[in-house]
Amino acid sequence: MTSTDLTTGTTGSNGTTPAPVIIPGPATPYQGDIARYWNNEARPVNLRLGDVDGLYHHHYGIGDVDHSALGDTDDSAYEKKLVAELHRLESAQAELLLDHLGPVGREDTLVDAGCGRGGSMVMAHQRFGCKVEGVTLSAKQADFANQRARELGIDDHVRARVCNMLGTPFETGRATASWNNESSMYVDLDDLFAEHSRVLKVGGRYVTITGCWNPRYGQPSKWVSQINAHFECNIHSRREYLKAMADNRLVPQAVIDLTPATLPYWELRATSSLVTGIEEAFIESYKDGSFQYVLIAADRI
Ligand SMILES: C[S@@+](CC[C@H](N)C(=O)[O-])C[C@H]1O[C@@H](n2cnc3c(N)ncnc32)[C@H](O)[C@@H]1O
Ligand SMILES: CC(C)=CCC/C(C)=C/COP(=O)(O)OP(=O)(O)O
Ligand SMILES: [Mg+2]
Repeated sequence: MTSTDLTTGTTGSNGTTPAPVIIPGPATPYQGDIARYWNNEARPVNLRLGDVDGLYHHHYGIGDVDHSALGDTDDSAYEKKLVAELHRLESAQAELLLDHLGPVGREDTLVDAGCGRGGSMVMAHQRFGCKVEGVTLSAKQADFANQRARELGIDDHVRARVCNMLGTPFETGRATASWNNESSMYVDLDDLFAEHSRVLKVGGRYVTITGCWNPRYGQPSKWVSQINAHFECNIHSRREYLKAMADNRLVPQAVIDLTPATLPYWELRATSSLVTGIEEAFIESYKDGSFQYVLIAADRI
C-alpha cells in the first residue's frame, strides 16, 4: 500500500498480502436500475465522440462553436468535423472542472464520484500526474475505464471500481479534491456531500458540474420531468445543492452559471445525426429558465 493509496482495508492480516476489497451489490433497487442502465448504454453520441481521441465522456459540452472548424454542411467530411467539434466542447467542460480543483501535486489523490467511462479521470491524471480513483455503479463502465487506463499505460494511477459513491472504501480525510461530473442527480445530496466531506482533507476542494432546476421557476418544469424520465435520474434544485453543501462543511468558493455556455453545444448537437431525442428538453428548459447548468466549487472546511 503506497502513501497515496486511499483505499482502506487493502492490507491483509500479515501486513503484506493485499486483501480483496469486497464490493457489495447495489445498496437499493434503484441503484440496481441505474447499474443496468449504464451497463446497457452504447449510444453513438457517446462512443463516436470518444473515438475521436480516446477520451470517453458522459457529460455535455461548453463554449462557442468553432464554425471555421466545421466548414460547409454539404462537405462530405462535415459529419466527422461535427463529431470532433461536439467532443471538443465536452472536453472543454471537463477542463473547466479540473481548473477548479485547486493546486494538485503528483503525490495527491483525487476522487471521481460517478466516473462513467473515465474520460475526466484520464484528463485529471494527464494534467496533474496524480492518482485518480473513480467509482461507478456499472461494471461495464469500470471495465471500460480500466481497459483505457491500461492501454494508456496509466493504470497504476487511474482506477475505476464498481462502488456506491455514498459509501466508498476511501480513507477518511486523505483526498486532495473530489468531484461529481453530471452524476449527482442519482443520489440524495445530504448523503453525497457527507461522503465527500468524509473523504476530503480539511482544506480540500469539491467540484460539481450539474444540471439543476431553478427555484426561481417555482417547481421542476415539464422539461425537467422529461430529462428525469429519459435518464432515470432525479434532478435537484440549485437551493438543495447549496443547502446540502452548507450542512456538510462544504463552503462554495465559486458558483458559475454555465447555461449560456452550454446552449451552443445543444444547438449544434440538435442538428447532427447523433441526436437522441432529449435535445429539445435541454434547449427549451435552458431557454425558459426552469433548468440551469452550473459549476459549484466548494472548500472542505
Ligand atoms: C452521466 S454519467 C457521468 C459519468 C462521468 N462523470 C462523466 O463525466 O463522463 C453518471 C454516472 O454516475 C454513476 N452513478 C450514478 N449513481 C451512482 C452511485 N450511487 N454510485 C456510484 N456511481 C453512480 C453512473 O454509474 C454513471 O457512471
Ligand atoms: C445535466 C444532466 C441533467 C445530466 C443527466 C446525467 C446524464 C445522463 C448526463 C450525460 O450522459 P450521456 O453523455 O450518456 O448522455 P447523452 O447520451 O445524452 O450524451
Ligand atoms: Mg453524451
